[in-house]
Amino acid sequence: MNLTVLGAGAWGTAVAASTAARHSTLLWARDAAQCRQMQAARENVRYLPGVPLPADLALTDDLDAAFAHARGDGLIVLATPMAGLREMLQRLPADAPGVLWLCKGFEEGTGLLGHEIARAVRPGATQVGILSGPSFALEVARGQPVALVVASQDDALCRQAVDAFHSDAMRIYASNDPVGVEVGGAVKNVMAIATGIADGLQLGLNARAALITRGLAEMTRLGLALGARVETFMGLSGLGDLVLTATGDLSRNRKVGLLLAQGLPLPRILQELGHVAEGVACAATVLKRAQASGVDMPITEAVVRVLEGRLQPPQAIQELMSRDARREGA
Ligand SMILES: NC(=O)C1=CN([C@@H]2O[C@H](COP(=O)(O)OP(=O)(O)OC[C@H]3O[C@@H](n4cnc5c(N)ncnc54)[C@H](O)[C@@H]3O)[C@@H](O)[C@H]2O)C=CC1
Ligand SMILES: O=C(CO)COP(=O)(O)O
Repeated sequence: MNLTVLGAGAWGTAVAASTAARHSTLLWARDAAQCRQMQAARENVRYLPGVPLPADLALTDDLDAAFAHARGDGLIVLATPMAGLREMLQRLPADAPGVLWLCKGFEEGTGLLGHEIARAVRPGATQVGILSGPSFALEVARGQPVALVVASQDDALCRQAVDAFHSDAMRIYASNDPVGVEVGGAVKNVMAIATGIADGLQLGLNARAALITRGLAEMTRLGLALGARVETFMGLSGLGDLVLTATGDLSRNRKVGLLLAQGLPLPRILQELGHVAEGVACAATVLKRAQASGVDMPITEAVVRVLEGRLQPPQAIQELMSRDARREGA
């Protein structure tokens, strides 16, 4: 199968590297200079340093050539941050084959999830879906084991994703609950910021477990309000990705929380990070969508106020701890 991966950040590069030995894979970088650098060094020095690119991975900065590579029965993988998803969907040719996106979040401004953007931009297109789950780019690029979930209403697309990605190092599970998979992927980033803050303040392992568990409850409440199925939140894109991102020090969102706890200003944190942190981009949007659906998300609300500089990290924890007692599950 011919695979085209659009977006040469850490994750797009890792995913493209993981399929290159089995499928003809072309990775598109929007920045011509970065593309030349990767071709010369056979390494993505800017976004995934220290990992040699497989010899059979092809690189281009020509978008038409990237589309042509997947024409027919290929697969296009959109690997930009959420902020770039709409534009990439708009640029797809009318005869695009199956399309999967990898970004995790709600779109700023519209508050839409990926599948909702796809429905708006390409009405009637059925061969669309998301590939998500607990997966740090560096580990995937090194060929370490990982399990992911592909979610789409289109069973044929799910089968094609399994054909494309399932391998000795990567297990692919299929789901027909894109709402649940996308809500999990978006909200876990906000919870990773919260857990980073708690760990940065050295509040202990009990506090960390409490945040993860109550974060899962928030994520599930929002997902159910938006039409997801409860069991999806017990799966790879829910609990799985929440645990990974909230506890794994490779997470950029967790790192944001750790540095906020140290008192660093957000602009400086983002500058030092050098990568996208989707939880920062979408926390306020998650909260707005929750409020519009009548869903209570106190941890998300605390994260939003800290990110906006309206609350200091220690006060955020204090406020969460001083909430009234309630029944678990409520
Ligand atoms: N890095 C990881 O371990 C994983 C990342 N993801 C998700 O994949 C998405 C991409 O993440 P990374 O590759 O890690 O980010 P990154 O920060 O490493 O790279 C972002 C890439 O997107 C490009 N880009 C930035 N803004 C853009 C825009 N508006 N339009 C088009 N291109 C744009 C940049 O030039 C860069 O090539 C995010 O939504 C992230 O949550 C999902 C799973 C794992
Ligand atoms: O989505 C991810 C792991 O599944 C990556 O998380 P970060 O964006 O926080 O690094």
